[in-house]
Amino acid sequence: MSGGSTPSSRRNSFNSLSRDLDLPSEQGCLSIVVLGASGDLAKKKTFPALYHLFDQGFIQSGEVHIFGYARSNLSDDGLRERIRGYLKGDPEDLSEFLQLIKYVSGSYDTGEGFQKLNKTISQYEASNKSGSYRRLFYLALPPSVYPSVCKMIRTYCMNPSSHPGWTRVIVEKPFGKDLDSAEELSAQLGELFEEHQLYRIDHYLGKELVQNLLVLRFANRLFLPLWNRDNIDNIQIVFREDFGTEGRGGYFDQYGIIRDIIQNHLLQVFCLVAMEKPVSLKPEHIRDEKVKVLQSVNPIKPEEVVLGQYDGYKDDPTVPDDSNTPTFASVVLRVHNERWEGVPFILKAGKALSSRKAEVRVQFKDVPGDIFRNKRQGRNEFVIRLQPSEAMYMKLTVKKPGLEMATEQSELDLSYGMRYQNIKIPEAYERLILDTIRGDQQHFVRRDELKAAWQIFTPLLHDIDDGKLKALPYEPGSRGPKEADELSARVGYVQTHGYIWIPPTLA
Ligand SMILES: NC(=O)C1=CN([C@@H]2O[C@H](COP(=O)(O)OP(=O)(O)OC[C@H]3O[C@@H](n4cnc5c(N)ncnc54)[C@H](OP(=O)(O)O)[C@@H]3O)[C@@H](O)[C@H]2O)C=CC1
Ligand SMILES: O=C1O[C@H](COP(=O)(O)O)[C@@H](O)[C@H](O)[C@H]1O
Repeated sequence: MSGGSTPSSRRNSFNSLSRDLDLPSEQGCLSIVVLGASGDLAKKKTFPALYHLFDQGFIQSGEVHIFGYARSNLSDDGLRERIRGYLKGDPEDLSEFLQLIKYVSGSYDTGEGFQKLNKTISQYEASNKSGSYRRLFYLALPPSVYPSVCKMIRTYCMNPSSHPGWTRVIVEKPFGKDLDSAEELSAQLGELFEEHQLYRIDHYLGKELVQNLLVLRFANRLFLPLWNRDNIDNIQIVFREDFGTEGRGGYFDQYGIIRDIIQNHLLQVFCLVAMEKPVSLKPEHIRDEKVKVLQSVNPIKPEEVVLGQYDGYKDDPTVPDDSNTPTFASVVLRVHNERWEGVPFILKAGKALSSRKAEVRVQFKDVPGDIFRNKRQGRNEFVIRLQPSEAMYMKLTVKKPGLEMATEQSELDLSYGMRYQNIKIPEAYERLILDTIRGDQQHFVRRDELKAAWQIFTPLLHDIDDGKLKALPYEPGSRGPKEADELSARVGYVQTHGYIWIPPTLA
């Protein structure tokens, strides 16, 4: 086993966290069902995350069994072979993990396959007589089949009410395409499951530095008085990818970058940056604050939006020749409340750009009564880099070392690669699956949160779909349309010129 601590010490820390949040510490049978087991998400993310949990002792042989379900005609070994190449670790551990996996084949809309699945799960449960029976269904499937699959789970595969335990369902985005379709999907799932059984996953909420945002903001006295319109000039939340839609053009074209990244991943980060302090760390308290800040966002102004589409995007045969789908967008959100009135939040995302990164950049106002002519150096910025190479750094003006009284911009740097050298940062999916097993919904999207998120973006999305807003062309490998940088400058962002520093972790 890797990871430095033993499985039982890991389990203890897991249980102590559960106690803090009043979550019951549970033992007994755990059945994890991956629906869509033959697909891309399952083999690249879901099974590797399960393997890491197994490898660290969070899920254990004798207690957990994993079931893959899909339409393809595969044997148990066939599925194991498909996923083996995506798992890295000690060969003995790997074989032990793979032996936990069983495959059941069936369709997504008829009862036969799900009856077979239920029978297989029940046989395993019957052989394990202690504790509760817990059933976790992970829908690694296209959203079009969520309603029918959920209906089948509800009809054939629930943990029988005569047994202690639970049934929980993890659903992947996209949760709808606009407010109406999201509400329709929510209503369909809401008829089948209670909100506490549904886990809407947004994998950005499982990233280390996204999880750190609450701690940073509310456990540090330093930030409390600064985090507001009196001190902060603007905040950017940026996602950049240095590759295009590559083979996913057909899917992507129906969604575009706002639905793919901004309405969910960046908006979740926005919530954690902008929300008020929750009453406690209880999931409902945190999610209440997220909903409140989302509801305080003003309607988006079309003049505060820049859309782009990279040249060559339409060469993909699955993308229509007249597509107006944005592969880049910069959108300014304005929050109408006491803390943030007048502070622009620039949410920017793009594919096929010059670099890959995701970050939050908090830019502070200029120093009043400045005697050092700081403006030439640049403003204070606090940057939280989510990826790659997790880091937080604060850009400060300092005295340039030497005899002269000259100033320059430097940094207080917390690069995780240097500070936490022997610590492996867990994958987002790993944490989120573990949270689901623990029954902690803090890092999952609640139904009213989803609704508030769609309310913000639906009018803009409809304008784009109707061709009222056009995507500007940009060169692949560039920064996106120059109009996006002009928009940032117009709403107040001041770029620091000449500050370049390559820390050892990035060299
Ligand atoms: N711990 C660490 O890893 C640290 C690393 N550094 C490194 O030092 C260097 C400078 O840091 P930093 O200033 O924070 O980061 P960058 O130079 O990457 O970006 C600074 C800001 O300028 C914007 N920008 C870049 N080019 C333009 C342009 N042509 N027009 C308008 N805006 C532009 C960026 O926007 P956009 O987001 O859209 O690109 C970003 O908001 C970086 O390489 C950084 O990685 C510095 C401190 C600590
Ligand atoms: O949800 C999605 O996220 C990925 C980017 O995830 P990351 O963890 O690598 O930042 C993106 O490529 C994809 O288009 C989108 O659907």
